[in-house]
Amino acid sequence: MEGSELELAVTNVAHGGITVARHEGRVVFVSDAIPGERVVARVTDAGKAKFWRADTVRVLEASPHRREHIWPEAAHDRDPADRAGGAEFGHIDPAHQRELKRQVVVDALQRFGGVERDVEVEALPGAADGTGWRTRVRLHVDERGRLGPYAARSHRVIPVSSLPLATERLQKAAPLAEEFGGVGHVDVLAPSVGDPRLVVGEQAPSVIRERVGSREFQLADTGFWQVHEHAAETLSAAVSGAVDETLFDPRAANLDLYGGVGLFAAAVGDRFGSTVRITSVEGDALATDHAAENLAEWVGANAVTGRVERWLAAYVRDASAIERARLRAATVVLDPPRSGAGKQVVAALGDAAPAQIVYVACDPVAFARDVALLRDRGYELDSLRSFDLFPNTHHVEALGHFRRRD
Ligand SMILES: C[S@@+](CC[C@H](N)C(=O)[O-])C[C@H]1O[C@@H](n2cnc3c(N)ncnc32)[C@H](O)[C@@H]1O
Repeated sequence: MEGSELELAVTNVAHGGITVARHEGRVVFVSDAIPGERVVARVTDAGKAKFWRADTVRVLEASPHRREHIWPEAAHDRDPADRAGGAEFGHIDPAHQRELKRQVVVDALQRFGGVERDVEVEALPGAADGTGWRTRVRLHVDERGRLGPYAARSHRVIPVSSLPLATERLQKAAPLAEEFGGVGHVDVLAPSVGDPRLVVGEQAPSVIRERVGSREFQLADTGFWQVHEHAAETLSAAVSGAVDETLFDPRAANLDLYGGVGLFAAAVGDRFGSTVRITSVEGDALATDHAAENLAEWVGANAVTGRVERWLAAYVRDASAIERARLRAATVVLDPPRSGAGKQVVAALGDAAPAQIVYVACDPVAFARDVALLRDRGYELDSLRSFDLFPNTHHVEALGHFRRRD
């Protein structure tokens, strides 16, 4: 069947930026379509019994939410193998993108988290068409040295002449017409402080600065930072706003897990003042060094390097009675990578039993699984927000506040 074209009625959206149709009873995951459309799609993977994959090649009945793709180099009039990846919702009007993301979050929470909860996916400041927000882009190098993103679900480099999701400063700095032999990738960065820069291949890290409100953070140009130009300020405000002050104890063993360079520890410190005690735990030692500098003004703040799953289990296991009481009174912020916190970390959190948890999640399914694990360990999801941190892509951020059932 691979390579054959099917006429399909697309019914709904699935996690991962794809839509769902059926062909002779079998589920087909279709890219570049919108629920409600009839499309002709080319089968790319018929190897699995339960579902196939297909790419839209013609739209027979278009959704009223379809618009011209914001990135011509990713549009469905190109051969699927030649479409730039990374803007898989670029053919959908922005309000409807957020509606589809809402459905994905609500559905994941219901199916994997066991909770019925509606949520609004909040837009960030910026252009109405969802372009011009990326402050970081990784471009891969093809066999001729040309730069471009990968095609969707592939490691095939698609040389491009434009990067519409990037900020204007980044677009100007991106050396799309140059050739880069001998390296695998080039990162283009446009930090909020200082000039844009390139990080070529495995180049040694240098220090850059990012401003969030009136605060500046130092970090490595090779390290993690929130990608949308308004993400750091939006999430900082959301995290600090989510903390329930009636449950907050500045002297407790407060934690910022997967803390990066201390963004959320600083947000909590900014809200609750100079006496706040908080520990940022991060796997990348260089990021921890920067976190220690960024958090220097809080005498009770510190930054440690460790894998959260191991560090937290050991911390809880070895805690004295006084430390256990401080953990029980604590507020824990966590912002894990896409795979979520998972069983081990949630088990250690359950043993620590902090008063409240603020969970920042970039994958709704991993988040929903952790919601179920946290519920088993005595935590209820009592508020939920969601943010469109990655317009024109399928990615969506969720932020949940949990309190301990006593
Ligand atoms: C989504 S980022 C969040 C960083 C920070 N909260 C921020 O907003 O800037 C996740 C961070 O977790 C770190 N990380 C990933 N897996 C980890 C693990 N198992 N233990 C500790 N840190 C980890 C990464 O290095 C990265 O800095």
